[in-house]
Amino acid sequence: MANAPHRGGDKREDGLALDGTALVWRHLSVAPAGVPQPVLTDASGEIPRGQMVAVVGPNGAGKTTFLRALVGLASFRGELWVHGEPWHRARWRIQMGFQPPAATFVGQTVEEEMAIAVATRAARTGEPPPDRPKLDGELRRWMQTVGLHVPVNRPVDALSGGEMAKLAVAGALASGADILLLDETQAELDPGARADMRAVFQGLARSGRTILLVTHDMDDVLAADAVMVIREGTIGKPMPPRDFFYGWGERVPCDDLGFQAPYLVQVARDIRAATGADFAPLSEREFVEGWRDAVAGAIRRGGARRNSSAVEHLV
Ligand SMILES: Nc1ncnc2c1ncn2[C@@H]1O[C@H](COP(=O)(O)OP(=O)(O)OP(=O)(O)O)[C@@H](O)[C@H]1O
Repeated sequence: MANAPHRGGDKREDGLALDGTALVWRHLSVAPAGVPQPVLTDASGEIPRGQMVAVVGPNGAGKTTFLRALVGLASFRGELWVHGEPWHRARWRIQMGFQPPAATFVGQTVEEEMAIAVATRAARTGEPPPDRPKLDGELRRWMQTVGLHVPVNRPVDALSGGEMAKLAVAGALASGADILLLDETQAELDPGARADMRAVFQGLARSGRTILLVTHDMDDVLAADAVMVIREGTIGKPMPPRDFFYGWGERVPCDDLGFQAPYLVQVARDIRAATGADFAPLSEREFVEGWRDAVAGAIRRGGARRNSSAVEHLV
């Protein structure tokens, strides 16, 4: 990595602004461990703090390799900054979740697992290890943050898949990480547990953490603040999910990649085509409000008469 002198908050001579960013990379080339040929070449981009970013792309595009580079498990060339600091100084702020989470647990029980995470943080920061009441309080706080409601003495291998996923995130937070990388860690969960985890990630993003979620699940993309497409050796600029699902002109990134849009988006596209309205909802609430406006607008413009069968069908 290039060794440019820098302190967080500065703006460099080349105009690179690091304020408010969780990750910045410039001219990054990444190769999996032991592989001479890079999978990603000369990539530049950034991710602001406090966002949940869905990372999507075809199989073998380099999503995992990119995430592994961020935690030092794949070699890279180029510049990488973490919260405005050179990567080698601030890499501890990044933690990657693996699948299955159970494979990475060290403790026997929930309590042990969390205590180890807290001890790891204390060792790194030099803070004194918390006494028993403090540890209990912290443990409860992290479990509350991720919505993990189980007795603390439960063995980790007795947890459900959803509970394990939550414990892995709670442990990462307790260890001091505030940039979480999740590589299809939700793939094995049932729809309810996935929805739960999505809500956890959204909550963490709102509280200033940054989440990179590699996923093939379009409902994750719908819930994200931004979508980053990795394909053909390149990392795309993060885009709003609205652009990903509704596109610009003829091109719709979701369709280009061969993903099936969520049902809500499919129906909204039909309404858009039938009414000509600028109708691009990402949630049920936006759908209901936008649908009302779209149909009312179409009726006002007489579009409903021209497209009467389509609108009647939608109504
Ligand atoms: N250890 C390795 N040795 C050789 N090639 C590797 C290694 N790890 C990854 N690759 C190759 O690098 C490319 C990118 O792999 P990567 O796992 O990053 O893709 P991905 O986008 O995460 O794919 P998927 O969606 O299938 O998980 C693939 O062609 C893969 O075969």
